[in-house]
Amino acid sequence: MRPLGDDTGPAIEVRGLRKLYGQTVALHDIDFEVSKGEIFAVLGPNGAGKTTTVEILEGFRPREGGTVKVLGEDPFRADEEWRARIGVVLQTTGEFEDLNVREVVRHFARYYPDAQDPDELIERVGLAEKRNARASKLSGGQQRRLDVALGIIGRPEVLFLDEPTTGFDPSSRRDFWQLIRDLATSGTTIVLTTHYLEEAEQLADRVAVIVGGRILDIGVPQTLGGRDTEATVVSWMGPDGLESVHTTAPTKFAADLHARLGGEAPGLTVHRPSLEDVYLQMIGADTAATAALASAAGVTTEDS
Ligand SMILES: Nc1ncnc2c1ncn2[C@@H]1O[C@H](COP(=O)(O)OP(=O)(O)OP(=O)(O)O)[C@@H](O)[C@H]1O
Repeated sequence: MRPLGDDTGPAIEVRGLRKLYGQTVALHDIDFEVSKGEIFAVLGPNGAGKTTTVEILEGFRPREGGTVKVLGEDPFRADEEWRARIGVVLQTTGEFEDLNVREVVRHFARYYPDAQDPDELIERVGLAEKRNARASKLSGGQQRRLDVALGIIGRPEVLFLDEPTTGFDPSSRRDFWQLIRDLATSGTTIVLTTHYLEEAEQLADRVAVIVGGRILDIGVPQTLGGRDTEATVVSWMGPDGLESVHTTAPTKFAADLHARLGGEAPGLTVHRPSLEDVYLQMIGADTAATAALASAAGVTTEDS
């Protein structure tokens, strides 16, 4: 039985978290919460502070300021019992000498009081055909699957995944997403860092964007950065080439266009900003490229 303690609030609470590496401020007093059973994605460019944040939550790194609670406890001071409730999949793959997949999974299962059945778990992460292969001989994507198996073997209440699908082929990535969704449905809280915007969009209930150790925005992927209210681009082939208009009322615009042209607009597309569009805008890398593309495509605004 777990002690009750103050473990009734959110799965993760972070207030004023500050991290220094020497003189460098890696995290500037960041705040966020993750609810139980939520899938929370942390996005940001290289060096933004994602891994640092996750490693502090995992209890692997000390901090210089703020309060951090994971399942009601300070991860840096937490005991073995707390650790058994946490699953971790790091960026680097573990080294398992000459053991095969089954031996590795069985070995790790012994550390947990209520471990999953090793053979079922191997099946679940899609490694059944490789159960007798040496762990060191797996492909990159297969090794990540083994890492994920080891991360979830103890039935963690909170699972941390640092760039979990790097090296996965598209079909393995989709299988993995389903595995993560199933875990969340069964009540596991999941925190993942990723560079794949599609992954965040497909999986996350909420996304935090970190840049330079600061959180720029936190929200559901569908509305992040004002995505739902940003203008839509309607494009079609006019007599002189591609025409594009930014509009906040694309349905009305398309209906008016239909009336104006007396029929179908050739090559009509309606483009709403993707998560990637708003993310790139947010981190500032997109500004020059967007201006150049817009000018090349002759984009005007509806009001201009
Ligand atoms: N052990 C360390 N010692 C000194 N500085 C570090 C250390 N680890 C990270 N940093 C610095 O802290 C900042 C945040 O790094 P972090 O690894 O958290 O970024 P990240 O968002 O995970 O990046 P990536 O997407 O490349 O994995 C960077 O400027 C990095 O150089």
